[in-house]
Amino acid sequence: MLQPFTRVLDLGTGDIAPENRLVRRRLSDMRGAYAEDCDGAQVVYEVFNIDVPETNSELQTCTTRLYNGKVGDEYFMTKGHFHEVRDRSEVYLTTSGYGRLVMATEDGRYAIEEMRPGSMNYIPGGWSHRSVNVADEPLVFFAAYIGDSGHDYGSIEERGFPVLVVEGPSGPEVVPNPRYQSS
Ligand SMILES: O=P(O)(O)OC[C@H]1O[C@](O)(CO)[C@@H](O)[C@@H]1O
Ligand SMILES: [Fe+2]
Repeated sequence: MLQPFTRVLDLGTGDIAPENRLVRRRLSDMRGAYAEDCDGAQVVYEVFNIDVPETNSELQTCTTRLYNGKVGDEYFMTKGHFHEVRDRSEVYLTTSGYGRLVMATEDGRYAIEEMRPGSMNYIPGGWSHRSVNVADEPLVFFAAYIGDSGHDYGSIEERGFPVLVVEGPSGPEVVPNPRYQSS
């Protein structure tokens, strides 16, 4: 049994104190995610994880700081994944910034939800998820998901998402992804 504990989240930056595990993804880690080639050391996003055992009796929690920027007309976004255990759900609470949460099922249905300070997005089991920063400031959100969920990135790397969020003449637009491979 774990000992109860408390961490303190900076709602503006996403930093968690005292300690946490950091995952940092750079443009060079995002190759293939965008229609245009991307490379280089620029940081796209950082995930601060609170480590607990990866079992179905614990909740994994983390914050994500997704920087603002674009590759071509596509906004900075997370890689996106299904949970390895497909029926595992997740919740997001946005604490700063503005974005879109893109979700999709394996049979090609998709849903887009808004992310803004205070929004709580529920990601049901079976839906892949990717966050997109549509503003000119970092998007910061807290996430909680079932401990044994795991991350399946391969399906998204192979097939993509059915839709993309791109910058249009009057702001963010959702467009079909020409590279999406339906099953
Ligand atoms: O795992 P990805 O797709 O790189 O993106 C990180 C996302 O995954 C999670 O860590 C857990 O699902 C989210 O909190 C975070 O936004
Ligand atoms: Fe997830």
